[in-house]
Amino acid sequence: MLNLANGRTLYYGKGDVLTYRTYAKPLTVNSIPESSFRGDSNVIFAHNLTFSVSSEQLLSSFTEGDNSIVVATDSMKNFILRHAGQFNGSTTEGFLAFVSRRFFETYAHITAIEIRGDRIPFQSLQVRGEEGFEDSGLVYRRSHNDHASASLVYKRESQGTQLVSHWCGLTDLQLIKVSGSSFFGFIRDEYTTLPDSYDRPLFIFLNIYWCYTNIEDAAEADLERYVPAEQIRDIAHHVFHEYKTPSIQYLIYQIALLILTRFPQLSEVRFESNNRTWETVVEPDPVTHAGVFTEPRPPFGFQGFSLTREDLDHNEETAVDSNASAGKINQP
Ligand SMILES: O=c1[nH]c(=O)c2[nH]c(=O)[nH]c2[nH]1
Repeated sequence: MLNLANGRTLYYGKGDVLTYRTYAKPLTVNSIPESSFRGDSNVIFAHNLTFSVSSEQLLSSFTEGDNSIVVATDSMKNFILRHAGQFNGSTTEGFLAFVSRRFFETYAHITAIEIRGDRIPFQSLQVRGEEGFEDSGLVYRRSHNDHASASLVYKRESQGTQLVSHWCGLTDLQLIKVSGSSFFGFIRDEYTTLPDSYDRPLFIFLNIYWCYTNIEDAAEADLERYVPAEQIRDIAHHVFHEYKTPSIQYLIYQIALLILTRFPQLSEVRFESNNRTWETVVEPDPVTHAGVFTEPRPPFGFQGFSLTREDLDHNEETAVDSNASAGKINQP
């Protein structure tokens, strides 16, 4: 949300600007041990953008109906779409930065911009080729799974425009671990009806957000230091796989530790999680493990947690590797 210098909220803009750019520059990233993700062809570089602007000078458009310096939100939409064609980079963050920079250059009275982009994922499909199956390169499948996102806030200052805040994210990740999660030992009193569970089918919804220490790394793609959402996703499922977790709280802490360990360029990681543990209908058979489950009923529990690099530095002894050798409460 954009504010003026006196703290007054004043902004306007356009949401749901669907931008389907084809054949953007391919992305190549460094590898990490938990992920096979090495980049993206960016044949489809698609985003849903929300763009808003602010300026002291726009006050009269609210108080007097003076539209003389109002850029119509319809024009903002056109601006974003046209500039998508000129973008030479390969990341969501870079695209948001490019559009913002061009908008400031074009409209001198705009003093602040907030821009958010949600990547719309399209998955490559395989077709029969001369030497077996190969990526079609032409036909893609729209995915409604988790997706990358980013948000940048710029302010025009005397020395030029500055990126003043940012976050990058992976939203709507939904993971199920069919066995190897427990929840017991919590307060048991006259309000408690939940039985102890020593092996529950843990289904979680997760949003993960991260920030870079050097704010410029978030926007101006130095790809050596770029953190792709796909690698964050892969770290999350690796930790989930490896650890026998006593709670979602503990699980997201372990994911946070590994993310900050793998990516020293990040200053903070933040989680929002939601508990969707499947309801057991037929207990798993001790021999075949076959069980039957259904959707849980509302209301649903949730957790929020952030970990900064400072927290990590103050807490070296809990770092992931030492934790692993300490026997991961989890190891199956
Ligand atoms: O991982 C969990 N954490 C909780 O705090 C909680 N509370 C609850 O009822 N189930 C769970 N699961």
